[in-house]
Amino acid sequence: MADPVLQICDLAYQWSGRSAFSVAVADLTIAKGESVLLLGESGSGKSTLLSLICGTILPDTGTVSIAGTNISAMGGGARDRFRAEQIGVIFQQFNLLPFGSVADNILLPLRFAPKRRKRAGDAADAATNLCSALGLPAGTMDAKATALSVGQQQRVAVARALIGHPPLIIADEPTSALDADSQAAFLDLLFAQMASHDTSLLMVSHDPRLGERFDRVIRMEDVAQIERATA
Ligand SMILES: Nc1ncnc2c1ncn2[C@@H]1O[C@H](COP(=O)(O)OP(=O)(O)OP(=O)(O)O)[C@@H](O)[C@H]1O
Repeated sequence: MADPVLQICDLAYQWSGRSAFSVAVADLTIAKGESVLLLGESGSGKSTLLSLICGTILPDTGTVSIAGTNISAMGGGARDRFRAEQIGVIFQQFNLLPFGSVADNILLPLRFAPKRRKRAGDAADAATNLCSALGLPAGTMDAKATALSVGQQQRVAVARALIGHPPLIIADEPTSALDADSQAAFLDLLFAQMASHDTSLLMVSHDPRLGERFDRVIRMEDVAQIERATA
């Protein structure tokens, strides 16, 4: 069998500080092409887990492997480059560059990821094609990203995550600001784009109703042990 896109083994991590929070995940695997919804209450450590998967924070013990490579053993610079190559991230607040154009924002991850840039082919064409597939009006490429509506900014964030076909998309509550119809439309667009490249998705949400759209639903309390120690 091909390497899973994500494999977590015996992970433990603790935030330090006044209200120390720790999370432990014995085993979590996501297969190539699989879509997984991660549900959990506010404060249950979902964003912490996503940061560990992206390698923006490192586990105290255990390993996180992306496409067969243990990122926990990499140095910071190598880990940043590996993340840019392998993972497309959609943040809750989109995190678009405020002064950048739509094109600048979509092309951003390719700047740090030569293999991903190669996979994208002609990068400007790829960005334009993604915009049109995601329903952004022609001519928005030169607009300032933050001048767009929230729904349009969300599409820009999706295009930025998808460009160059990273094998794993990580999305942290990308639909929390949307009504039910817009949520469904958003997922339609995302899944349609992912299907053509066997892309895997790990998406965090509070909303169990989204579960039917995913191959698998996991709950934070089933995959992770968490502890809070207030000093
Ligand atoms: N940067 C940080 N520094 C110190 N502690 C942190 C930090 N980020 C998170 N924590 C701790 O981790 C706990 C879990 O936070 P986290 O954001 O991972 O939960 P969540 O499930 O994503 O919550 P929400 O659904 O509200 O976004 C927090 O209550 C806090 O104690």
